[in-house]
Amino acid sequence: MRTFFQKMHGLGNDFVIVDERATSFDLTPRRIAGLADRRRGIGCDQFVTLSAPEDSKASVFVRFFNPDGSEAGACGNASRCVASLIGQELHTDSLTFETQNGLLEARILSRDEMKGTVVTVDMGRPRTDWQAVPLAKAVDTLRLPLAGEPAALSMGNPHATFFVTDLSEAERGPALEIDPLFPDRANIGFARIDAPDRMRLRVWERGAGFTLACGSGACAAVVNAVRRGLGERRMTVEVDGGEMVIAWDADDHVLMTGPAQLAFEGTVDLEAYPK
Ligand SMILES: N[C@H](CCC[C@H](N)C(=O)O)C(=O)O
Repeated sequence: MRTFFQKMHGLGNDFVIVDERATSFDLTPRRIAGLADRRRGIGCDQFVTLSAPEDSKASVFVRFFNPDGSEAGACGNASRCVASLIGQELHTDSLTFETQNGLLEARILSRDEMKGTVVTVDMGRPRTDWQAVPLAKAVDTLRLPLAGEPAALSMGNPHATFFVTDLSEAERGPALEIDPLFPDRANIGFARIDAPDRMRLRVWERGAGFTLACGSGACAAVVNAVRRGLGERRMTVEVDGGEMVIAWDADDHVLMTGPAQLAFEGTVDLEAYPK
């Protein structure tokens, strides 16, 4: 039996989205890893499932899985893609969806055939107490030349941001992802501050590796930049795949604005992927 999927991306951070609201599929971590494989499967940075919400305020419950089969509590770029899909389905520009990290509000700002949809997602409040991580220790271990004190927080998923002048330091990402400092591993952002309202960011994602963009990573990097006195509360974040705007508002919510695009649709025989 073939299952319909939609292939979308946010600034090149790409997703396979499967709708389980009518039929739930037996998506084990191994099967998800097979489907996310860029050679043997469809290929994606994160595999996304839609299911019926538990909270009546939400239109849909969304889950995000890395290509290694692990689940992520947040995924900013995929959240914009889901908002675009569900907004189109419900003929609305404002919607709420449920994630493992709680309810997220989204607003569709514009729809364009070529450029795709521009969406603002309220990614909620950063948990800066997530990990009183002695990051300086990691820094010493790795002798990372820094342009500012690093910082860690959770956007519903763990992020550590290292402020550097040379983005080639991102090659330290794999070692830092699994550093014992992070009991659940972590997404590792390397940020170069180019102006008080602008940064260049590369993220080594937990369970996925380097991606062309990381929405929750951009949110974490801006909040961490503000915490370290390196940036303003509203910054343009340039990533390999393009730009998004992050604003940490007065209510302590982090608003992320950027594009969401549909690449293609297709069908797949899920049973062909071992459980
Ligand atoms: N690409 C996603 C982040 C995925 C996070 C995942 N790698 C984790 O294990 O937390 C984003 O746009 O926010």
